[in-house]
Amino acid sequence: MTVRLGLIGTGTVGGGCLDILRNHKDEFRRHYGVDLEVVRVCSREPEVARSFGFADVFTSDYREVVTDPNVDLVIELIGGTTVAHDAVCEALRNGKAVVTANKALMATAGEEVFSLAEEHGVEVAFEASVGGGIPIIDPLKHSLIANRISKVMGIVNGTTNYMLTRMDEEGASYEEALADAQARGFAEADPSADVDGLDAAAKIAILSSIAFNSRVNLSDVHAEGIRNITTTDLQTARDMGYCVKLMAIGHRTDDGVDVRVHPTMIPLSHQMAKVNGVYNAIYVVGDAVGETMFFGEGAGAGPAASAVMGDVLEVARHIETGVTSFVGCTCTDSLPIVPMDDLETKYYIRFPVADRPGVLASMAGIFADFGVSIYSVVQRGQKEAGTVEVVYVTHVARERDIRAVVAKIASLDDVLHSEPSIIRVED
Ligand SMILES: NC(=O)C1=CN([C@@H]2O[C@H](COP(=O)(O)OP(=O)(O)OC[C@H]3O[C@@H](n4cnc5c(N)ncnc54)[C@H](OP(=O)(O)O)[C@@H]3O)[C@@H](O)[C@H]2O)C=CC1
Ligand SMILES: N[C@@H](CC=O)C(=O)O
Repeated sequence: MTVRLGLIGTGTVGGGCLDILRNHKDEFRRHYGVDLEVVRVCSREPEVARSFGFADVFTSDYREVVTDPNVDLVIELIGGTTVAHDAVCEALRNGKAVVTANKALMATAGEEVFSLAEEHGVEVAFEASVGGGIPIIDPLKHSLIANRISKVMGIVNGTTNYMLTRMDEEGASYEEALADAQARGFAEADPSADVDGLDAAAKIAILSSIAFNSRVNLSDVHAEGIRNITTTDLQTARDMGYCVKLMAIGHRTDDGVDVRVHPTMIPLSHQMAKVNGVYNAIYVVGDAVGETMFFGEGAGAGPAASAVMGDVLEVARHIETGVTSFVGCTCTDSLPIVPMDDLETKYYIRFPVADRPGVLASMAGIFADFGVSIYSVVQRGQKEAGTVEVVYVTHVARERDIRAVVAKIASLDDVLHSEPSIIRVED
């Protein structure tokens, strides 16, 4: 039996999938007994489809794919939550299995997608939505299911990890590092999703939902990105024995689920400090298994297409054999989301200020007013004539107090930027 595929989206990941199919189709048949045939290809432009020999089955209208009676399995690789949402939902309503790499969709409409799949008796698989080529969703849904998971956290955005590594190791500018990540196919169509932490937030929402059996949506995740991080921060952190990573953290506490994304200073000796470039790493703690770590390339055509095609083969095998190991929605509990304001940790805060007498004393007074105790103050060289960068590292403090301190200091006339860089410190 042949499983007939409808591919929607032939960009970085879609192109990677066509490449894998071209290279390994015969092996899929030989090794796994799965015969895959591409019967529809959709994109806005036909060039990629044409270059892979699919000009005759090309369409620019996704509806022609999701309503085609000859399509058994739809692969959605458009991205976003508008057209992709309609394509996925219509495919499921039409009784077609779906494989997607779309974290934005799964973190905002996961519940709807799962209930449609269940209603219509078809599978939906989304391994590529988190960690690029790293298998993490399947292990959480199968191999680790016997555990009560207490923590799932890591570096889950390849673009920002690549940018921070280039800025740190080569002194590349933020703009240069971002342009390079885009050219390599790591970034989202709108890279603000990457640099503002929303891509990582969607991924940790998906991981937390599965790990804690409780629905976490994108809007539940406190997300901060790397826009305010400069080479000064990276160098200052390094001088203190730390590096800066955009960490995504999901933590089951006595109060519920603490789930957040923000730049984080971690000691250079920490395992996560060695995860550089486009690599991602995800650390999972379970009561039986203990600590586990998953590592690999988190973005790019090959790694993402590897995860997509792994799903395609697995789902196709189920379609062929009628035997399925499909685990649908597992969000059976409703744990509360712990407010970000309740976080207690150490903070690194950098303010660019006018280099005038009395400024530092005023700032120190504000920290004291809110009961935030300062561990160290560092002044970095003059950025421009008459200005200085002041870096505070605090002892453990509460997020709500830090927010109050930052707002008050930002309102001082001598403080030159209303959005200082704030980095949580993990020891
Ligand atoms: N890039 C990566 O490293 C990874 C990406 N992902 C996810 O995979 C998905 C795809 O990402 P990626 O391949 O990078 O994205 P690209 O922007 O490279 O590709 C998107 C594709 O979708 C097509 N498309 C967009 N809108 C429409 C539409 N309305 N109708 C038909 N086709 C449309 C585009 O067509 P055209 O080119 O003609 O405009 C293009 O072929 C996203 O969900 C992303 O988050 C997941 C893991 C890694
Ligand atoms: N833009 C994403 C792509 C993979 O999910 C990233 O950089 O990680």
